[in-house]
Amino acid sequence: KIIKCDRSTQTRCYEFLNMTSRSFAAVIQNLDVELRDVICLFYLILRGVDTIEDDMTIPIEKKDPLLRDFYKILRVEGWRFEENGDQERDRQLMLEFYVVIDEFLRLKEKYQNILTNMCKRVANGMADCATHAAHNADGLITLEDFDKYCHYVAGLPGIGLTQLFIASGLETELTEKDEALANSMGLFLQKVNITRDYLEDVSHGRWYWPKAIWSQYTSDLSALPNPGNEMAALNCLSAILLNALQHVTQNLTYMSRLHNQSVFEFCAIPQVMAIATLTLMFRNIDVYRKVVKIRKGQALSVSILKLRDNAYRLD
Ligand SMILES: O=C(O)CO[C@@H](C(=O)O)[C@@H](OCCCCCc1ccc2ccccc2c1)C(=O)NCCCCCc1ccc2ccccc2c1
Ligand SMILES: [Mg+2]
Ligand SMILES: [Mg+2]
Repeated sequence: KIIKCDRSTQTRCYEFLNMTSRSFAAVIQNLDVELRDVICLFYLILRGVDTIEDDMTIPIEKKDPLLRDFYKILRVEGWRFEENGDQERDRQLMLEFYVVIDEFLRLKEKYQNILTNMCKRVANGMADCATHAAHNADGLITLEDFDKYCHYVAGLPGIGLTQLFIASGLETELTEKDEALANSMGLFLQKVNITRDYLEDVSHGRWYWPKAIWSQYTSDLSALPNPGNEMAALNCLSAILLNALQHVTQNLTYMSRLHNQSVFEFCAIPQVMAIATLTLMFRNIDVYRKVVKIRKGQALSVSILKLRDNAYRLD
């Protein structure tokens, strides 16, 4: 059996990780060797699925089956996707997706099974919501719709990550019972993202803010940035941030169960960045004018990790 010793496809995967993720690249590369490759690939696979979900130039008749069958593509060597219309940043990843597939097929079987199962559940959930949104111009209506959508795109990745932490043997206090807490970890990050990306999403016809919240302040979600609506806009912003904030206590409980230093940092740093983003957005009208961002995610993660290393040196 010829063991392929050129690890160029692995190197290419980490180039894609750094190309497509500001906030996760540093904390994924900081993980213990047992988890680093599988979580890098988990990220790239779901980034691929999300690129299809986010692309508003793909008609729903094509998008729905493409999402639902995506998990099968993980075993189609050589597969690539060329039709990305409005997703510039992830375009190269899709053109060379066969690199992700090559590396996925080299993973231990227990990791392949977790990634395949999670990819299927996330993509099916996205397809369900995309089809519902295609027939409902107002997007998500109830608070339950909001939590269900965030469960599919971020809660399930959190549940999958928890399964990987357990399967790796690095986290023994976590159990499948902690699904609600793992779900909450993802919901918080996703809700802060959805709040921050208001203008970019609304300008692309993606309506993620739940009507149950915004309809108390305006009859049209896209009218909030209009002059004269400042008070309504700020009060609506406070209401949606309060909805996100409800997850923080559960997230502290989840993180209190972690014992591996690199897993803790992988979980805690995105949470800290999300709390900083939430604070920056609180009653900040700029949310309706641009995408408000804390210092570049990557730089922040790296500086926190450097702080840790220096702290060790001081001990
Ligand atoms: O297009 C964009 O740039 C943003 O897309 C957002 C969207 O389209 O809604 C949206 O796309 C979601 C679907 C695809 C990506 C899911 C993902 C994210 C981070 C990962 C980290 C490691 C491993 C796997 C990962 C998978 C997005 O990226 N939202 C950011 C929040 C996602 C949080 C998932 C997550 C990450 C780390 C966690 C750690 C611990 C517990 C739960 C966790 C849960
Ligand atoms: Mg998306
Ligand atoms: Mg996206």
